[in-house]
Amino acid sequence: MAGFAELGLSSWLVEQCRQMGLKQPTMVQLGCIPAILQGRDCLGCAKTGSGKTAAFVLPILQKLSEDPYGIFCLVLTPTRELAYQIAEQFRVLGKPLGLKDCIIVGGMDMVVQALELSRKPHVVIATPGRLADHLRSSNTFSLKKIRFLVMDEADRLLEQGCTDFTADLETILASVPAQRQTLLFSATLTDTLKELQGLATNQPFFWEAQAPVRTVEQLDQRYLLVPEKVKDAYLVHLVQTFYEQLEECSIIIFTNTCKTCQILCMMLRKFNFPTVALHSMMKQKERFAALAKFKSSIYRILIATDVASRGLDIPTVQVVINHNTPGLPKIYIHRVGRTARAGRQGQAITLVTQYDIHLLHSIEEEIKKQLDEMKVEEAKVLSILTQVNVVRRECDIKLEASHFDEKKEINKRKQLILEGKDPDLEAKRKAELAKIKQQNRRFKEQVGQTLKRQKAKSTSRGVQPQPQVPTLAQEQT
Ligand SMILES: Nc1ncnc2c1ncn2[C@@H]1O[C@H](COP(=O)(O)OP(=O)(O)OP(=O)(O)O)[C@@H](O)[C@H]1O
Repeated sequence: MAGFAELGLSSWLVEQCRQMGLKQPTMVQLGCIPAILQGRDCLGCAKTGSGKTAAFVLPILQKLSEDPYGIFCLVLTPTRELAYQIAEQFRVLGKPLGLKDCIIVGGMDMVVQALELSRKPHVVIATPGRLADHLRSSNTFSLKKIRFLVMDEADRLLEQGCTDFTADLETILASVPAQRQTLLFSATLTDTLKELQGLATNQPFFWEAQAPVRTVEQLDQRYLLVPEKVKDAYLVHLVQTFYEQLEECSIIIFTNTCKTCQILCMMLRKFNFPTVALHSMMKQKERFAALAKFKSSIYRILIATDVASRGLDIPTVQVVINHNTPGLPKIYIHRVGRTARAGRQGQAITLVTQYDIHLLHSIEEEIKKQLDEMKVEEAKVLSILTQVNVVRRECDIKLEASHFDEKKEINKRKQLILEGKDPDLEAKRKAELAKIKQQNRRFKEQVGQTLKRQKAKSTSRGVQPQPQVPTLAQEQT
């Protein structure tokens, strides 16, 4: 198998890889580095933990060393923590170059960031919202000469999830030159491939790992059927079991809302598990502090929302527990990908209630693998059930008393005002958008049902179906 030198990387970079413990290139690095060095755009789709970051950092550093200037490269990524992680890889691998990088993320001082940007760093690593704010409000820096635009977790940047980056991306794309190399990476690129192809037009090179299953082989994936009402007792039981069994290991628990995340963190602490929370309602400093404590294994349990589901690379994580079954298979893929990284072993357990069976099926269909059922000793769960319920109720009351929900609203309004937006107008706009989305959803459902009915009719008559699709105009009237 080719080594890093055979991929066309300079000897100083090969040495950097060696010092970092990267002995052989991974498949995605083998596939993408030569094409990027040739000057081509690249769309790289490979499993979680397969080394996609170094697949773009290494060739960019090589090109930067040949023609060093600032700002040479812009990396966009959906979360703040991920921006710091990517910057770290640039820093370590680019040390001999005296690389200057700059991290532009929300929740940090804008003036300090503006100053750093004006000093022309070689690489800017940013979340779209804050970078777009800088572009709109300041003329002390320019992205007009960048050679590389990287979008890490590119599908997340383009999809319209709870954080919609569309407007910010428009601002950013209008500020970068058309003549550039565009590199797009994710473990789940294919969902937004069409949109992505519109961004990468310079002899684009699409590299996808060929594998029958979309999650990594070393990952032991199970589901645990639990009645909704006693879910928390099962969670405490699982944490207890893993915490005792695996002395050196860390556990990430994913939940669906900031509030549940906060409550479960309080609850696990009451049971004396060293737990930290990570969600978007925490102040940025608290978020960094929580992650630092978890990374250094001071706290071995992290309970997080999907703000931590993508990209985070923490080698000690051996277990991922999904407290809720993810509504989208790709969220599942990223969540469970926080363990079993870089060839290591890992376990993922998803709690599935009576209401989530269909979600489990769509996950299995998407990853092309059936999850094994996990069995636990029911008697042990029963023995802690009352205690868990009492503690949970206490935590609910405590959080209610701290006005958590109101704080959420106030924070949202503050953030919008800081962004120069009118919170009331924004609320109106959101409501209209939700209405349109709902109409579109209903329309799609109608189409699906019509097609199904026609298919059923025609198969019973033995003829080909002729789709009669209702028009959008019909639906909207
Ligand atoms: N060639 C290599 N040999 C050994 N380890 C490597 C190699 N390349 C990268 N790694 C390590 O593998 C781990 C995962 O890499 P990385 O974070 O880039 O994964 P990823 O593919 O971006 O995952 P995700 O989709 O979850 O973001 C890191 O700790 C990294 O240092």
